[in-house]
Amino acid sequence: DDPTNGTAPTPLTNYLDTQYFGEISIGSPAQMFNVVFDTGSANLWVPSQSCSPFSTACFTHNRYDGSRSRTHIDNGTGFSIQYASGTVRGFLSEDVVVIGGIPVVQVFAEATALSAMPFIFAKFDGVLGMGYPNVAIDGITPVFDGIMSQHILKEEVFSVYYSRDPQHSPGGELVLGGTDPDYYTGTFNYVATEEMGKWEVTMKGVSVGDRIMFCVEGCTAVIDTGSSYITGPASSVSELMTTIGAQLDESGYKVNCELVKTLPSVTFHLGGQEYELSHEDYILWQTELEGDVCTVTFRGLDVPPPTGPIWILGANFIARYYTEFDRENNRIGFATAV
Ligand SMILES: COCCCC[C@@](O)(c1ccccc1-c1ccccc1)[C@@H]1CCCN(C(=O)[C@H]2C[C@@H](N)[C@@H](O)C2)C1
Repeated sequence: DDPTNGTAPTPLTNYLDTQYFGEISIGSPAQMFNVVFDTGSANLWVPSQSCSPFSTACFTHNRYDGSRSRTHIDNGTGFSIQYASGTVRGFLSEDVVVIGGIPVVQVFAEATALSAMPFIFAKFDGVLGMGYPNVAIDGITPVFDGIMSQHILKEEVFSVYYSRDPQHSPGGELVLGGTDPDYYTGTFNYVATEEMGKWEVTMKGVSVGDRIMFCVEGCTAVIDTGSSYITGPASSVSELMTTIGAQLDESGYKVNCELVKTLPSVTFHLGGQEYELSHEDYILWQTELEGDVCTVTFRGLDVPPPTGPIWILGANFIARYYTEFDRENNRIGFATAV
């Protein structure tokens, strides 16, 4: 019988509130990798032993060596995935992946070329997509679908807790098969996923203070565990930043740390609920040598139609609202994180 009653927790590391990742193993004997569990994509890739020595980003991370795994199965099909920023190229392999103690025979990509930007800044090795199968490149069955087909989970859901300060331990937790009451209070409010096969919902508006300023006619919100920030259409975010008196510099929007406590809340209307983020939730306060730097964790990002225009609610939103991704009922649940 299953000691974890059909749920499988994986502790996550929180790097500076901007990168959250957890450990999986691939192969026999186990080769360990840190991966981002990303609801915005649906493929698994890790750096390959055969990556080119010129790919710095590959060389500075853990690499999978198929020749050292007795359960490795050759595939060799070419693979390439394009992110909003950064490209990963390689080839497919198959092996036993263990996530939260659950083994699953999985087709994944061995990355032989990783764009230096942004992967040289990655504290993790690879990405494990938690998206729906129809988002998966090459029609590869995603890891979570492989686990669901084993019928060992109490519920066909997974939940994500992201801590809000890097010193907190654990930095977060992914639970396969259920939720972890240690990390939320109150009840869940659910929103149906808008388009079958994507972790996105209809949003009914974005308010600053008590004024609905954006998405007034309704828009799409992607709930994305693989995004550090909240992104919105560039024009909307620019107007929002002007309203709160933030300036854009080369590394994002900044505000004067003295003014942070006077900043208005930003509220996202999802389902029948209003999800408020206060300045504590959306300002990243970093104490540097030359003084404190206060970064607004919003970014402008114009996603072209038909996908866009969209808002992407990332780690800073999830850190405030514990999130359950429900594949059984095609819905997303939010509860107040502790
Ligand atoms: C919460 O932890 C998030 C992990 C960090 C994500 C990220 O901040 C990052 C930082 C440093 C190095 C690499 C990557 C990174 C890059 C690509 C994939 C995964 C991680 C990404 C930076 C670029 C924009 N962005 C996405 O498009 C992301 C959006 C998401 N859906 C992915 O598909 C790509 C987030």
